[in-house]
This record gives sequence, C-alpha cells and structure tokens, in this order.
Amino acid sequence: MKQILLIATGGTIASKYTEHGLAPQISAEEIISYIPTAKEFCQIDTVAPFNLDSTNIDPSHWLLLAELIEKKYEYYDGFVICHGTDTMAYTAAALSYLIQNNRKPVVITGAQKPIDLAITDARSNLLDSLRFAADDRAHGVVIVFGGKVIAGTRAKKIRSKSYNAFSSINYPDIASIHDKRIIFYIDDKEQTMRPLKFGHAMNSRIFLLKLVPGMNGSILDALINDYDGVIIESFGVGGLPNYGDNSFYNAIERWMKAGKFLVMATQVTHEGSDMSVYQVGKELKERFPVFESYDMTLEATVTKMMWALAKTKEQEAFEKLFYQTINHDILFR
Ligand SMILES: NC(=O)C[C@H](N)C(=O)O
Repeated sequence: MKQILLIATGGTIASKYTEHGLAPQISAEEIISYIPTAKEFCQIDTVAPFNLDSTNIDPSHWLLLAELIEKKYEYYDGFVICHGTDTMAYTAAALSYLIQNNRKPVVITGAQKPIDLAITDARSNLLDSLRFAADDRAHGVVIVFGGKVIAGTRAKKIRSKSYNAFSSINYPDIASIHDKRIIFYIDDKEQTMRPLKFGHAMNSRIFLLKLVPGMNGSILDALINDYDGVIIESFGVGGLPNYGDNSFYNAIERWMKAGKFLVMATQVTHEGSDMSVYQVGKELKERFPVFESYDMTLEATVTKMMWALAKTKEQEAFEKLFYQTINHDILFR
C-alpha cells in the first residue's frame, strides 16, 4: 500500500469558528479522522510544521516545507499538503521551483469550508488529493481542488467563496478526478527522468507594482534600496505609459544602473504578455534589458524571480533560469 505523508499547515480546511473569526485549530489526526475510506488505498502519517491561515505564510514557510519534503523524500510515495487557499497558488509555484524534476507527487489542497462541517468541500478535496498522491502516474507539484489537478505553476485562485476556486491559467488541467477515477490530460514523464533538485533559498526582495493610469514612474526610486527586482503588472500584452514626462523611462534607467531586475507582466489573467506587439512595449524592450512573464501566472512570475534572484544577480544567468520551463510554467517565448 502507498505511504503518504500528510503535511498539515492550517487554512480553512483545519479551521473552527472562534469569537475572532475562523482560525486554524483542527489537528492533523483529526483531519484524517474525517476521511476514514482513505485507509482502503493508502497509509497516512501526519506532520504539522505550522498551523496558519495562509495569509500568514511567507517564503520562509515555503523553504521549511521543501526542507521537510527533502528530509522525508525517500520514506514516502507521495506528499499531501493541507493549506489555506488564499496563498495556495504562491506556495504551489514556490515548491515547483524548490523541488524540481520531482518523480513523486506533492499535492497541495485545502477547502473553502472547514472539514468538521456537515456540508463542506474539504473531505472530497482531501480524498481526491490522497487518491492522486497514491496513483502510480502522479508526480510533481500540483494543486488538487474541486475535482481538478492543476500544475503547481499554473494555478490561480479565481473565486473567493465558491468550491470551484482554482483555475489553470494558460495551460490545461493535468488531470481530473471524479469519484475514484483519475483521468490524465497531460502525462509528462520527461520531468521525472532528470535528476531531482531541491532549492534552499528564496530572495524576498521582490516588489510587485500594479500600474494604474496616471502613475508616475518615479515610484521606482522609492523601491531602489529595499528591492532587487520589480515586476510591473502593466496593461494588455504589456507596455509602459509615457505621459510626456518620460518618468518611467528615466526611473528605469536609474533602476538598471543600480543593477536591479525588471520583469514586465500583465494585469490580464489569460493569454499573457507579448511586448513586441505595440510601440509602448517594444521600445522599452529595445532600450533596456527587461524580462517579461509571457504566459506565466503572476504567482509563478513572483516565486520564480525569488528563486532565480537567490541564485544569481547576473543578467545572463538570470535570463537562463527565468525562461527555463519548470513544471509546465512557461511555453511562449
Ligand atoms: N479557504 C481558505 O483556506 C482561506 C483561508 N483564509 C486561508 O487561506 O488560510
């Protein structure tokens, strides 16, 4: 029988109603007591490294989870992480960069309702996750939620309340799960052929700047001491405004001179960036060594930049890391 390590980290799935609002309180053992049928197909051990609403999860927790999985890797066939949904897509993307060429499944799941309620998505999500983690065909970091299996780098929380909270962006679902049946749409064995690699560092000095009409580019100057890289979430396929004062171009010149990194992304959820299309994007790319997210999700862009800038501060080396396809994260270039 497959051996699964269930890693409980908190989230709504493990929450109870308190006078201060929902807060994680349910232990890992209590969580598995709600899904007794899992015993028919796997044997579960549990560990609870922290118990947090995922709003409180930061890069140090991603490193802790990767380290825990690295230590236990040889002892288990698969890993299921119970996690809050709010930052689940960030954790899934971060773990995709921290655990590469992963031949075992690392499944992240959670719920919109606590597992101790009579009506909840928690039990089906957890059962689906364990079933997937126990499947011979499964590998890599994925989110299992609402019957979908989504690559860890492609997930986005698109609904704040409904059960079908996650979507795979610019990429098909890896598989779907209905009752006991798992149907694979993508079967990528290539990842599992390369040597397994664990990462041990993330650079959190990354800022995300969401462009709004009328913004002055000098805002970048305020970031220059505290950040190594900025992602500008611009409009459409990507570009920067010039309101006649050159404020963005001048600020970017100072940003680049200081040896900082700039990635252009888009506020549009689907289809990604392509700065070569319009003058407002093309000119910027011709003048400065800026990178772009293309079809990567924002969560993947942020965490990939954190991972890559922990490895290098050199443009060419960064470019190689940033545009390399990892766990299905980028196709378009
Ligand atoms: N559904 C959830 O899990 C939301 C919760 N606030 C969390 O992310 O921890």
